[in-house]
Amino acid sequence: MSTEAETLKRQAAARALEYVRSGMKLGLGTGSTAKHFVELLAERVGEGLEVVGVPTSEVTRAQAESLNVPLGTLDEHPVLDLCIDGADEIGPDLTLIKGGGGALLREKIVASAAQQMIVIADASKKVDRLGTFPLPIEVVDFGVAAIRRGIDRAARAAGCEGLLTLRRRPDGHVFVTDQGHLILDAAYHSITDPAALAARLSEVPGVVEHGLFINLASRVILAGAGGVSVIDRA
Ligand SMILES: O=C(CO)[C@H](O)[C@H](O)COP(=O)(O)O
Repeated sequence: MSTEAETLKRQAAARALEYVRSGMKLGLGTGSTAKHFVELLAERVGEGLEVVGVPTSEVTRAQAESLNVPLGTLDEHPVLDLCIDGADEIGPDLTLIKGGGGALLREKIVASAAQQMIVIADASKKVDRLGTFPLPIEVVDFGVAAIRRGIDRAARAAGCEGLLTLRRRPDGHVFVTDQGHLILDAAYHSITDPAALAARLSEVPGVVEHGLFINLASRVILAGAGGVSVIDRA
């Protein structure tokens, strides 16, 4: 990723900090943009801001711990004030594709527990239609061939078709999520009805969660060449 893109992500993260108040319980997202947010949040904590973070992945937990951001669990804080996270694609109505970093399950649980979810991203993430980014689908490690067939059937019923690729780590080993599951990345290219696809996928036995986030993000902060813009869900 270019330095320019990193600068944009940091700008979006910095703007999100303006919505953080002392005393808040915060969901902390996962990914390179969320990483900038946690760094900036840690600076503010060092200056006296009092927050409790609930991380959406072990990677974010390790980062936040190393920067002395106070952390808690969702069991201790089942209602969060705000969740700040990145996204892989941001479509109309602020419907998202998430899970490029493999944390979609915890990200969705944490976002659902928050009174507000703010998405931070560089402007390239905004799309007119979701699906260019392969949709991550988290599945259990049992009967994956059968689960694939179930996903294919469900997707076809929602007007989508595409190759499912088992996610691997850069070293070639199968990618295993923090919850011990696998991820199938679905190359649907064009998702015309995200709500229909989400509903169908949720019915497939063995599918734990999918990366379509619908009605969760209430605000998106986008940083682009022309500056930072804030988009609220209608
Ligand atoms: O969903 C995610 C992780 O599971 C990330 O939010 C998403 O992949 C965006 O990451 P980045 O900020 O690195 O582009």
